[in-house]
Amino acid sequence: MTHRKLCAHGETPDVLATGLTVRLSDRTILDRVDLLAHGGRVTGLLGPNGSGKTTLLHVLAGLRTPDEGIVRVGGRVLTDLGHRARARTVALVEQHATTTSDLSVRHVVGLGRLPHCGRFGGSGNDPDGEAVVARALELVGLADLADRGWGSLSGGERQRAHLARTLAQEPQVLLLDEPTNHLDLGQQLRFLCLARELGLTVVAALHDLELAAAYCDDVVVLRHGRVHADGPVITTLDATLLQEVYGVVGTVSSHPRLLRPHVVWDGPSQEV
Ligand SMILES: Nc1ncnc2c1ncn2[C@@H]1O[C@H](COP(=O)(O)OP(=O)(O)OP(=O)(O)O)[C@@H](O)[C@H]1O
Repeated sequence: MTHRKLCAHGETPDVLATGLTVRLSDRTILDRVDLLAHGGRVTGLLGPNGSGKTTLLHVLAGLRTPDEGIVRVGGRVLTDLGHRARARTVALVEQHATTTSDLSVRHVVGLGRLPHCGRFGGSGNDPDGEAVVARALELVGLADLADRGWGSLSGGERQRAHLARTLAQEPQVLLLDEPTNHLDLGQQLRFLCLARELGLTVVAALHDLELAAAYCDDVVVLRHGRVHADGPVITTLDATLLQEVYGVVGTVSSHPRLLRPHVVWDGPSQEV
């Protein structure tokens, strides 16, 4: 079974958000945000702490209704989709995903199949379910731990299991909120390689600019809830952006072997 068979339904739709505004407790958290995530590409969502990345991902996932604006996936308005259709279209791996249970890892990953099961949760309509779950566990390197209790997993193993559950959901659009938290360097690189290879439309909030430079095709940079910059990572990530958005002095050159942007920081600047 290929990655695409596992995760996509043959389409890699664009995600187009226009004029998204979210207000919370009299504060404007997102301010007329426009975002285009091209089908089949990885779009990095960058920006400092509190700039609105998680809020934006929640709107793109349909978990939060914006005060203004609209999200379209492959031309369809996200909020017009029913819960199950939406879950087969868009899936989010949360930043602090928690699962408190004594279920086995395989069972937790199997929860990703719910949108494909019968109306009342029966697996009768999901003959591929078992194989898809097994393949998802294999893709994230957790096949050996499938029968372990969830509570026995390390933080990094749980993060990968959450990805497996999301892959088992077979969405067309994968939203990742700081997906490399808890992962060691090797697992970070494998995780982002896998996200690219899936061929899905991926939007990933990332703090690590080196990882963003290496694995994203495009970036959208938020600052104070507004889009500060967007475009291909190769032309968007530069020293001016480091200064303006992060208050960091640094240089962005071309990586000698990867031919991708290479970020080297000197330290915080005097002005933020
Ligand atoms: N319920 C709420 N009421 C008021 N403000 C909120 C609420 N939830 C979030 N915020 C604020 O919205 C802003 C954006 O939060 P969000 O989590 O989207 O940012 P972020 O870019 O993901 O941050 P980080 O990089 O630290 O994870 C923050 O200033 C946060 O304090």
